[in-house]
Amino acid sequence: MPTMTSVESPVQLDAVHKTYGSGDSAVEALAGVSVSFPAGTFTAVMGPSGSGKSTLLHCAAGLDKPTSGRVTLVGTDLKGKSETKLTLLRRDHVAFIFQSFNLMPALNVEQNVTLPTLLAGREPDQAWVDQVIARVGLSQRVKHRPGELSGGQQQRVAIARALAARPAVVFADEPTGALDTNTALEVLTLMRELVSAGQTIVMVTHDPVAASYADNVLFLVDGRIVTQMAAPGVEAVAATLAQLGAQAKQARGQR
Ligand SMILES: Nc1ncnc2c1ncn2[C@@H]1O[C@H](COP(=O)(O)OP(=O)(O)OP(=O)(O)O)[C@@H](O)[C@H]1O
Repeated sequence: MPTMTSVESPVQLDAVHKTYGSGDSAVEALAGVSVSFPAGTFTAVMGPSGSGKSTLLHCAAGLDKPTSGRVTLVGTDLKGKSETKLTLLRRDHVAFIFQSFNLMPALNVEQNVTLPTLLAGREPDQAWVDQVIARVGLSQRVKHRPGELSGGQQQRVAIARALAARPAVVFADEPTGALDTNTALEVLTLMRELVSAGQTIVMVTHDPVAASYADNVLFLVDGRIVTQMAAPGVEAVAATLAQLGAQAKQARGQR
C-alpha cells in the first residue's frame, strides 16, 4: 500500500455544515465551510474558543459526520461510507496528533511508534523510526512505557507515531500545547520537513508561533472561515486573533 497519494488536494470540504443537537439547544458548529488542503501544504486552523476548529478537523478526518455538505479524503467521498471503510481509509492514509495521546499502555515507545505501520501490514523503516524518535527527543526512552513518561513526553510519542508511517495527511489538534518551547520548535520543524516531502498537515492551534510554521492560516469564527493568511508572521497572526476575539466578544454582548 503506497503511503503517499497523487491526489492533488487530499482533503476537501464543500459547503460543510455541522449542527449538534436539535431545536432550542441546536449548536451550529460549522456553518458552510468550503476549503481544500492541497498536497504538500501545512495549514493552521485558528479562531476563538468554540469557533468550530475541532469540529472541522473531525469532519475532515471522517471522525464526525457533517449534517450536510461533502468531505473528500484522499480522493474518497466520505458520504455514506461504512465505519469499516472509513477506518481502513484512515489507517492507510491518515495520522492524528490529538490532545489525548491514545498510546497503548502495554507497549513501549518504539512499539507505540511502529504500531500503525504494522497494523497497515507494512514493515517499519527502522532508520526513519529511529530518526523520528530522536527528533522528538526520546532516543533515551525507547524501551519505556507511556506510564513511565511525563505528559509532554507522551505527547512526543504520539507525534513520533503520527510521523513514522509517513501518512499522506496528518491532522493535529494543538500538537505542541503540552511541550516546552525547544521541543515544540523541534516538532514544528520536523512537520515542515514532512510537508516538503509531500505530506499534508492540518493543525488546530491557539499559538501564533506554531501557526507561523504553516503555509496558510484559516481563521474561523462561529463556524465560518472569515479570513485566511498566507506566509503567516507571528505578529500578524496574533493581531488578527486578537481582533477576531474582540469582535466575537462584542457580538456575544449584543446577542
Ligand atoms: N458533541 C457536541 N455536542 C454538542 N455541541 C458540541 C459538541 N462538540 C462541539 N460542540 C459545540 O460546537 C461548537 C464548536 O466546538 P469546537 O470544539 O469545534 O470548537 P473549537 O473552536 O475547537 O473550540 P476550543 O478552541 O475551545 O477547543 C461549540 O459551541 C461547542 O460547544
